Amino acid sequence: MKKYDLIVMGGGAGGLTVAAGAASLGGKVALIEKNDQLGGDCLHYGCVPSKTLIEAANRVHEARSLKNLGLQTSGAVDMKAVMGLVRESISHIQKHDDADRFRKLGVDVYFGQGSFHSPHEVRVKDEMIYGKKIVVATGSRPSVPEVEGLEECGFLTNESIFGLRELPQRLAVIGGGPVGLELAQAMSRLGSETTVIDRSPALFGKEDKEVSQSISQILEKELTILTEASVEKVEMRGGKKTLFVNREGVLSEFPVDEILVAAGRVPNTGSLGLEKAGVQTDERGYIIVNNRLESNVPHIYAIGDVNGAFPFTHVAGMEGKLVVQNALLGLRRKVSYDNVPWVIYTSPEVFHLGMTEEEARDQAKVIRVFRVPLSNVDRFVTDHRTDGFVKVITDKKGIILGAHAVGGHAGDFMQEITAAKQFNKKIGALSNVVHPYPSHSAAVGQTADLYWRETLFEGRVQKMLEKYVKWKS
Ligand SMILES: Cc1cc2nc3c(=O)[nH]c(=O)nc-3n(C[C@H](O)[C@H](O)[C@H](O)COP(=O)(O)OP(=O)(O)OC[C@H]3O[C@@H](n4cnc5c(N)ncnc54)[C@H](O)[C@@H]3O)c2cc1C
Ligand SMILES: NC(=O)c1ccc[n+]([C@@H]2O[C@H](COP(=O)([O-])OP(=O)(O)OC[C@H]3O[C@@H](n4cnc5c(N)ncnc54)[C@H](O)[C@@H]3O)[C@@H](O)[C@H]2O)c1
Repeated sequence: MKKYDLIVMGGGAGGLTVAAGAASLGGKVALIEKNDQLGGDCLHYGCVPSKTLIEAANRVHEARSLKNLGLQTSGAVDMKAVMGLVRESISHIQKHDDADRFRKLGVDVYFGQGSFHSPHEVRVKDEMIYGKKIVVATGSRPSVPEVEGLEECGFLTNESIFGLRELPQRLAVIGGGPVGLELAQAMSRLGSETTVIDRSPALFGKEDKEVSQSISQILEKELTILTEASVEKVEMRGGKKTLFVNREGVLSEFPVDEILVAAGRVPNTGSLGLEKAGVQTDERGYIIVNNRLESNVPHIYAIGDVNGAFPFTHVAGMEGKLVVQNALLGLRRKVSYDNVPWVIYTSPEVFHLGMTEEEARDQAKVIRVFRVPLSNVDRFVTDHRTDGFVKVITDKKGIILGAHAVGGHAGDFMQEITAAKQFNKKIGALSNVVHPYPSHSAAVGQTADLYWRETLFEGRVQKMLEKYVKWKS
């Protein structure tokens, strides 16, 4: 039996980070991937294809609005061409995740489903391998709600939508989380008449309330959004997939050409044989880990979507780096999600870092909220894209507790606040950072300026300043 310092189960964002990091440090590493290519969900069915689809859809949307500038555009979108772009993005990035690259780093790559035989032994196909330490990074898959007739009528998920060859004229999206909304808006901009059905009372439930209200209102201009709605059953009627949607006890029919299920995720743990290793999961199947990312069996770690903490690619990567240090170097580093931002790539984008205003009010005695609407920021005015705002929440001394934005490019221009928070800089420090004029990032500078305006020009400090200036002149 081959023996390894580290076995990594799952060749996605998290697993690849661990395999590359551990091999670079000289560890003997095995990487097991169930599919026939490395890269995981993000590359094949998630971030990469969805962002290409979003970009294509935004370009189509822009082109259609050129009539404001006197140009007419016409014609339907060629879905085959759009999906060609999607495939190009995947194959370009796939090169970084090529199995040979990992083999050159010294990693033994096994293709096949891995499952535990004992706490240190993993079976892949007919081979058994031994790992001193084992990292589970097997990700998650779409959760499909039990709805009468859904299976029979057929539906898409993020695993099949990027294989579409034709644009559905009418599309229903079950689930209005990040997956559902990003894809719903993209499909709508490409030309599908799109309805989003979500059972919760409001969309963007994890966002700051003001953010969720603002972005929901913006999206409602492009999409039909039904909240507190549930799909009771689906039937084929006159060649259409007809959804029966219950809203406050009233049943309405929605005939569509396609259904996208985006109703959350379930972890890929069912076929791992975790019971043979004694690894515990929660009631939803996620592997329970401590803050060093160890499961209840200390030499077995779980990172990425499979531990259910923060299902994002950048978090899987961050956790992967930490696990390399803990598993291979014997450190006892603890994971912290305090400075982890996320971005929802709707148009406009939504940026989230740290506490929402509501969370901050619950936890801190005194908070300060600094808010700048994008209509006050010259670059957004010149772009004619003034929808949205920046909001920074601090404690009374200006220590950043949370930062949020709705706006074009928010995922990029807000990132300097992540850096400030990570390096323990107060909001006021960002006021001293010079922002080029006219840039989108000036929105951050202007929000930080509010801190000094309030601090210097309100109350006791202002009176002292006035006295000082009188005395000097
Ligand atoms: C449509 C969509 C868009 C998204 N967009 C973003 C985004 O813009 N930004 C962002 O940060 N996140 C995004 N995400 C989330 C992101 O894709 C995941 O958080 C990320 O892929 C998690 O990485 P992972 O390594 O945990 O799992 P994965 O990347 O899914 O990798 C897990 C791997 O394990 C393999 N595997 C499973 N079982 C076994 C087994 N028994 N043996 C061996 N291998 C196995 C799988 O085949 C897979 O390759 C998106 C997700 C979706 C669905
Ligand atoms: N830009 C990004 O970083 C990005 C993009 C996409 C996904 N992701 C990650 O993937 C994760 C999963 O996203 P998701 O959107 O699949 O899941 P989610 O859990 O965030 O949202 C699922 C939505 O579906 C609704 N829902 C569930 N069952 C339903 C039903 N039977 N009928 C109607 N509505 C139902 C829920 O109320 C919820 O609003 C996210 O938490 C995020 O971390 C990130």
